[in-house]
Amino acid sequence: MTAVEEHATPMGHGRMHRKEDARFIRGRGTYVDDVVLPGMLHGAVLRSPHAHARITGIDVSAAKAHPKVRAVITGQDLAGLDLAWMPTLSGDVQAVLATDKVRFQGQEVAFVVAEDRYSARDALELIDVDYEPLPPVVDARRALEPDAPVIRDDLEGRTDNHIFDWDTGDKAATDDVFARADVVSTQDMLYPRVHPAPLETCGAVADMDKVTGKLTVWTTTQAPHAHRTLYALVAGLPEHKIRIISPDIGGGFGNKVGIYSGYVCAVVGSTLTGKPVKWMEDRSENLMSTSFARDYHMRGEIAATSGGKILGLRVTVLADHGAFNGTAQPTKFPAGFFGVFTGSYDIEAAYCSVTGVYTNKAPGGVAYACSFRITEAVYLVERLVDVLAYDLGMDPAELRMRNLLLPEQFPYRSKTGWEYDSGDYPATLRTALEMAHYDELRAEQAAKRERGELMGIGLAFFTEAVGAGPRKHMDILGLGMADGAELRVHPTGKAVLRLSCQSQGQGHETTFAQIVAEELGISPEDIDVVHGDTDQTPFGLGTYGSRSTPVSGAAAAVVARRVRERAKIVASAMLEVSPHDLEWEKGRWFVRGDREAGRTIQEIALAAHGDLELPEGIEGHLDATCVYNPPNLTYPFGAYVCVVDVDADTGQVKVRRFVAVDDCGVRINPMIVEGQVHGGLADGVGMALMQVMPFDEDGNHLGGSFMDYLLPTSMECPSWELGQTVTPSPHHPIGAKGVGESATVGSPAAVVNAVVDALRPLGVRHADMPLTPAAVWRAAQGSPIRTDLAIT
Ligand code: PCD
Ligand SMILES: [Cu+]
Repeated sequence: MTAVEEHATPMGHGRMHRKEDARFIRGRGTYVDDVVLPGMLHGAVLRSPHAHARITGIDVSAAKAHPKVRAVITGQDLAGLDLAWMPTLSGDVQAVLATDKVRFQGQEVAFVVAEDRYSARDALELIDVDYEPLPPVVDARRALEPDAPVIRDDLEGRTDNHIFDWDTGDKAATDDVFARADVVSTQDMLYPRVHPAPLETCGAVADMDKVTGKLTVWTTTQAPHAHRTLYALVAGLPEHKIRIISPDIGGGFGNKVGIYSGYVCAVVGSTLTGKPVKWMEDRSENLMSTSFARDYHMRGEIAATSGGKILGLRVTVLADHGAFNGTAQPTKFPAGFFGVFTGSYDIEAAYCSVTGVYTNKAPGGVAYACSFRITEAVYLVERLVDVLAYDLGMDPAELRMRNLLLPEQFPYRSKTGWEYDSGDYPATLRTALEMAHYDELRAEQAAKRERGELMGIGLAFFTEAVGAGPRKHMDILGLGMADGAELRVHPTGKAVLRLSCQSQGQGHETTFAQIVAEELGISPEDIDVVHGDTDQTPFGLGTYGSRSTPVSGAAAAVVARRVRERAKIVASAMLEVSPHDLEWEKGRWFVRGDREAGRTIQEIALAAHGDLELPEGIEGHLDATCVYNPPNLTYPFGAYVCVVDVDADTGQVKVRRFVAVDDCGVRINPMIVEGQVHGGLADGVGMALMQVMPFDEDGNHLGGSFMDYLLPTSMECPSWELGQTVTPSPHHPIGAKGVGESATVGSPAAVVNAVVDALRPLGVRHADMPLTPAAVWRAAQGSPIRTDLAIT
């Protein structure tokens, strides 16, 4: 491709530089912390030093006496306003500011509003809280022991730490398959507690205008409309008296789906003081208290014939949800979409049960680059397949190839009830193996093993289910998961597309303009995408679970097609022919059989706003709206191959190569898709090799900075080798599937499988993440490998 082509603007789908980058690379983005309002005050949160303690008294008098302090808010103050507790995304309640007890280290206890950020922080030190420490529950496995302290004694009648039991699949059929299997491989594994860790932390600027009675909140949210409705419910205000603005967002990764105490406190602070209040958390606050992801203790069993045909899967999970069940997921799915744990394989039966428990840790359970627990599901099955390969003495690529679903099985109904829309899995795996030169890699590995060198090759094949709704099955707190879109074409033929979703770096301003461009033949440069402001956009559930392309993207295509149909009628009036005689080519309607007689979309737009006499029943203007309720999820998939070298003396793992073949159906902007995959692969290396949110026995959080909680950099990442196959989604208007989370979902298993494969000569069959040098070194010394940081 020449430089000119690379930079040309496609009239629709294709590689195109991101429209938003013009401001980002000049440092001209506007993030929440860039919002400065006249008279704005600053809030700071006092946090609990204890993981579990009763509050016996709070004295705020010294803080209130600080000359720059305007207000100090405690849980008791909020209780007076009936705001001490707020609903969580999983139908639990969560303390906004603690009243009775603190239930995790870092929990919000008081909120100070002062004239500047420094004074607010200084005044926190002046607050005197009397705590009566209680024994904490740190390990999920201890949470259900009869003598475990009851964390949620605020809930009436609660006598233990049990949250829910959920199961899926056919237990009897699965037991039957296991009874007649030649081989059963069992493995316990932990998906450690990790954190989305976006570079921008969470925050809000709340402005309650006493005159108009309107509340405006600039806030880090991935779901502006859902937040507005929640505030409306909690505060008893009508939605139109609340405006949520989500400006530029510095990464979300699920961390910005929920509502945090600091946001609510900023709103209360503004209401009390009559001034705008900004609250912006720092890095430690973000890592300690604002969400987490995973924390699944899993036992997997896989049944197979001795010839390597997988028959069934049986799984039990203990899910650590922290002190409040704030997990973000559709209401009917307490374990998210973990039900897709049967993965990409043609099996006879499957069953899983999940038990959720409270512990004295931060709440959250966000879908960090994961469509609601799919990352855990994919990791589980891909590790199990490798364990089975180990036990059978079979090549993991061959074992996968023998069991993958075949193209003719689609649409495929899984044994746990999911309908996979489309795929050609063997072709994708074959592409990845060819790109990796798999056979040569195995030969190289054999030679290295002769010399005592540790080289590993790891595979993962994943299927995701992304793009929630349909609203019949999926809602969040009763709000159906459908998305609105509005498209207006101006008289000059330029257009504005209004969306309910909100990008956090994914490039929606570019790709959504491209979707409309493809349908209407208006240049993406001439289409402005408006999102992230509830006053300016239609209702919809927001951006997470890779749902923007599957849902809002479909809505954008549908509104554009509606506009195209209106344009057809206008064109028929202009050309004085019947609409039935018109044919569309990108950008214009013309008379069938007479290419010259036609009108461009721009000419039509002008006419639609002009004095042209329009046919009966057609109003002027060129615009349309739609609400898109997806008929099904989309099922992107991919095959990954990772090559590592392990230094037996230091335990250091070097990811030498990574081949990723992704199939997300039709790619709107291949350059953006590749960027999404790059980011997710780095995430995977991070989780596999270095990340865990550790706690000590007292519930002290040990990962409160980027010195402790490590982010992968380019130094730890190889030059990614990307490939693709394209299997369009049959039910999506443009055949696209989501891709934003694919690589984060698929890559940890590939990396771990590679490291375990490298350690195979030492008899290692499984190892839990993160595979830090210390953990790997111990394994290389012959001690059983265990996660050195997570409590196990
Ligand atoms: N086929 C296709 C697909 C897709 N695409 C593109 O790509 C992107 C993405 O998409 P999606 O898949 O649809 O997704 P969304 O929804 O948009 O987004 C979301 C995601 O996204 C991802 N990625 C990213 N990136 C960035 N930069 N940042 C961020 O933050 C982030 N995050 C992450 C996450 S995590 Mo969750 O929230 O956890 O649930 S979910 C998520 C966009 O732009 C679109 O358009 C294309 O082109 N094509
Ligand atoms: Cu958006």
